[in-house]
Amino acid sequence: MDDRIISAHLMMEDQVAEFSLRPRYLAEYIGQAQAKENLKIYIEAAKMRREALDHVLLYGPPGLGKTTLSNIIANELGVNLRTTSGPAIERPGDLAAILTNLQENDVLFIDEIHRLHRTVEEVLYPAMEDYALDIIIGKGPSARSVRLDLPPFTLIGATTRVGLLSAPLRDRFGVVSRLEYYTVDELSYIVSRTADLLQVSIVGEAAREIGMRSRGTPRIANRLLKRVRDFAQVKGDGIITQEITQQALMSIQVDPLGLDEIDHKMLRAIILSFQGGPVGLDTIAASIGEESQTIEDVYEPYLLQIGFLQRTPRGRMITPSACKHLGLPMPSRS
Ligand SMILES: Nc1ncnc2c1ncn2[C@@H]1O[C@H](COP(=O)(O)OP(=O)(O)OP(=O)(O)O)[C@@H](O)[C@H]1O
Ligand SMILES: [Mg+2]
Repeated sequence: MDDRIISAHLMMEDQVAEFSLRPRYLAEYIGQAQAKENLKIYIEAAKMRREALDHVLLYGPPGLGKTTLSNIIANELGVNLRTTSGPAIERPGDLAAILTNLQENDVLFIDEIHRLHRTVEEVLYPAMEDYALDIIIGKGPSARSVRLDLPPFTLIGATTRVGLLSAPLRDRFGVVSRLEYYTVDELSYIVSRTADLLQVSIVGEAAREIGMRSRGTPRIANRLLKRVRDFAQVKGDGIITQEITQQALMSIQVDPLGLDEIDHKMLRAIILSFQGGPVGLDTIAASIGEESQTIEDVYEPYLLQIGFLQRTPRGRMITPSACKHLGLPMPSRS
C-alpha cells in the first residue's frame, strides 16, 4: 500500500514521462502558428546557407513553450544546444567560457535573459554582433583590449518580462517572437497527446474540459491532466471521463474558466474592498498577501486576456464579465 505514493519506481516513471512530454520537432509543436511558420523559414534558410540562425528572442507568459521551442530549434538545425540562464552567469568570465566552448552554428539558450548582470550583458554585445570577445589584458595604464574570434552561433533568449530587457540587448536579436496563449482546441489536443504519452485513456469531452480550464497554458494543461488522472485511478476505473474531470477539478478548486482561489480572492478584493478599482497593483498585492511581481507575471496576464481586468494608468479595474462570473454585482462608481 504505502509504496504507492513514495515508490522510487513511480517517481522515475514520472520523470521519464515529464521528459518525453516535450515535443522535439516543429511538426509536433502545437499552436503558435505565426511564430512557427516564420521560424520554419528562417531555419531552412540558415541550413541552406550553412550559417548560424540569426539570434532569437522568445517572450511571453510562463509555461507557453519557450524552453520547448528552443530545444526544437536546435533539433531542427541539427546542432548542439547549450543551456544556461541569466542569473546563473555570475561573472563576464563565466559567459566568455561558455562562448569559447561553442562549436560552429551551435545554439546557446539563455533562459530568464532579463536577469543577466549588466557587466555580463556587455560581453554579449560584440559576441552577438561580430562573433567576437573583447578581453582586457593587464591593469591600469598598460591594460589593453584584445579581440578573440568566436565561432558563429545562435543565441536564443527567453523571458517572461521583455520590458526589462535593455534596448541594446533587444536590438541585437534578429528574430523576436512573442508566444501567445493557446486556444481551447489547441490545449485539448495537447491534453490528448499527453494522455497518449502517459498511456491513459481520456474521452474527448474530458480533454476539452481540461483544455478550457488551463488558462491558455500547456504546462497547466499537463499538470491538470496528471491530477485528474489520479482521481480517475482512485475514484473511477482509470479512464478519464468528463464526470471524473469535473469532480477532480472541483476538488482541487479550479473553476470552469481555470481560475483558482487566488484569482477569486484578488477579483473579490478589487470588487468588494476597492469598489471595482482603479486600484494599484501593490495595494491589491498587500490586501491579499501575494507579491505584486507574482500577480503581474502569473495571475494578471490571463485575467487581462479573458477581459476580467483592465489596466489603466491609475490602476487595475474590474469588468462586468468578472462580476458576472463571480456572481457579484458590478460596483457603481460615484
Ligand atoms: N506547443 C506545445 N505543444 C505541446 N506541448 C507543449 C507546447 N508548448 C509547451 N508544451 C508543454 O508545456 C510544458 C511547458 O513548456 P516550457 O517549459 O517550454 O514553457 P516555458 O515557456 O519555457 O515556461 P517558463 O517561462 O516557465 O520557462 C512543457 O513540458 C511542454 O511539454
Ligand atoms: Mg522555460
